[in-house]
Amino acid sequence: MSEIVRSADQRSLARAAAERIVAVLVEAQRARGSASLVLTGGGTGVATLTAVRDLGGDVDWSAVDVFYGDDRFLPEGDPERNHRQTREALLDHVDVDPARVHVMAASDTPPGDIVAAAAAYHQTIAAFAGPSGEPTFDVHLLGMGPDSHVNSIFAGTDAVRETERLVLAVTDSPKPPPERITLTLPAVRRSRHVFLLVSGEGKADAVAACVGGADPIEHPAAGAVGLDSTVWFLDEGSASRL
Ligand SMILES: O=C(O)[C@H](O)[C@@H](O)[C@H](O)[C@H](O)COP(=O)(O)O
Repeated sequence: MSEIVRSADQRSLARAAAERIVAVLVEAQRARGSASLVLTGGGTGVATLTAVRDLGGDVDWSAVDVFYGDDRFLPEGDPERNHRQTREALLDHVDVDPARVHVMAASDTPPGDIVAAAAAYHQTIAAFAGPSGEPTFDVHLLGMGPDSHVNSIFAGTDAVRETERLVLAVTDSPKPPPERITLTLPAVRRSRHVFLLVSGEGKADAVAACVGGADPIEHPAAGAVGLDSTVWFLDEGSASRL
């Protein structure tokens, strides 16, 4: 069952989500000594990370494993890279252990080939998850497009139909750039908590469809479900069709 948290605007949405993210990370570290966080791209995700930076004083950032839900297969440092945007919003401002920030390969870093880069990231997750596999992540953040895409999982594609593999190379993204590496829905569903961060009137129809139980093949965000919780952080615009 999804939980919906409505805020007035993107700024207050980001703060509400940041408070919950910090609470999950602090609780995970109290219970298990470490925490794991999957980052997302997009303006709402970045605004949320900026709020986490301001609120996250109780998190031991050196004991957080950071992963990416997707990244664009572009040269390292490209402003369109989620890694670049999330460093500027959060990672460069807290004492994360660089060895525990698990970056998806850029197009100009080893291995240089997108399929090999996706396979390498799968190995990274498999090594982190251990033999049992679930749960793997404490909290997975997800921005969502007006087409209900999350990560780089788009409606009607091979990526949204994937039921086994955790990481895929996407070479046909309908949203530029065409080449991306993405976690799949089976990977998302290995998270204790899935937090969808969705703002703006343009997302309202997609939100209503996904919250209303749409088929994930046509609305991928509908398949983004956490093991313990799934929370939609919305503003008045994105919640306006509920
Ligand atoms: O890879 C991408 O194309 C973007 O990351 C995209 O998936 C973004 O996360 C959503 O469109 C939400 O973006 P906003 O939060 O800016 O609406």
